[in-house]
Amino acid sequence: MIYTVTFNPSLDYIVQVEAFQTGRVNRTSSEQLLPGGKGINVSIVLKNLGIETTALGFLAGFTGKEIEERIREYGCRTDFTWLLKGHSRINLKLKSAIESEINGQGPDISEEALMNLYEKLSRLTDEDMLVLAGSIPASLPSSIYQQIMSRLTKKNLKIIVDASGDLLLQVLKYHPFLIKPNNHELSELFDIPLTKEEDYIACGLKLQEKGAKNVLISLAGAGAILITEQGEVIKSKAPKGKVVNSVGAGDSMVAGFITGYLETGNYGHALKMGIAAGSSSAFSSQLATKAEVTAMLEKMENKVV
Ligand SMILES: Nc1ncnc2c1ncn2[C@@H]1O[C@H](COP(=O)(O)OP(=O)(O)O)[C@@H](O)[C@H]1O
Ligand SMILES: O=P(O)(O)OC[C@H]1O[C@](O)(COP(=O)(O)O)[C@@H](O)[C@@H]1O
Repeated sequence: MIYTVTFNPSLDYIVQVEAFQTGRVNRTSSEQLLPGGKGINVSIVLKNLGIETTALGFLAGFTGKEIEERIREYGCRTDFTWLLKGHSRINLKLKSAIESEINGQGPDISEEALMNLYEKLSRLTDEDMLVLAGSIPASLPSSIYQQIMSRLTKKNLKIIVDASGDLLLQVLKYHPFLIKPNNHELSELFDIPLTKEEDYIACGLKLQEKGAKNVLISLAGAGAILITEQGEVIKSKAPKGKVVNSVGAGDSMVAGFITGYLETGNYGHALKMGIAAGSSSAFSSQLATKAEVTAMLEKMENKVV
């Protein structure tokens, strides 16, 4: 079974404003409310691609209820820990000439709730896969993913971490199976502006030296670079298309990569599936469906994109 953990789920409120102006009353031309948070998106896309997961993490309040109901509508299994205070966040995604996001901090997670998650994770076995994805509420230390991984070191399960900053750096010594920084996160990690392919690869290799097995660097419309545990560097361009909503493209890429890897064990195929799922989500108002990913993969293989 694949387990995803989302410490900070959200309701994503995605609004389109034709010509957004700061300091003015702006009106939307469309609005959408979707369940969000990185692990949750990974669970939804995996379900769309035919793979069962259990979504773990923390939910609170009326927004938490709405998030869980909406995830279940996708057919995903959930086993969230409920917080007694506060409410899950609402993240604002503003689409105008450019896309801007305002992501909330999220509710406080009590010690008791954390223990409840640890207890669920202690039941994982070597055959399971764990996805730790997204930010954590401000009240928790950035060592939290590291703490989870240190508790699981004796087990041989594959762990995927999609996080930024210290949260990511601290887990590397526990040898995550896959990390997926995007180009901006990579620049932030090394505190230098990165623009060239060779610089991305050099930084990816440094993360691998620190312990990550596979490093997948996503470059939005420019595709992605995978550095495999065998030291192979595989690049893939992204297909061209009209971006409708790129929120969740990275999470879709992680889900596509897992699917491709589980299907064949081949990293080249996993990367292609990751790109196909990421780009399908970017070109659609919803997260990628199986039909969209299959069609995208076919186009990529026939080089018609
Ligand atoms: N503008 C785009 N055009 C085509 N594909 C895209 C675009 N934006 C994202 N994608 C696809 O989604 C993947 C992940 O996107 P990216 O924006 O890098 O991740 P994140 O959402 O984590 O920042 C890319 O590698 C690509 O396959
Ligand atoms: O936990 P964070 O880093 O605040 O990110 C949460 C946001 O990221 C998303 O999971 C989308 O992530 P990606 O665009 O990176 O795939 C949204 O659904 C959510 O609002």
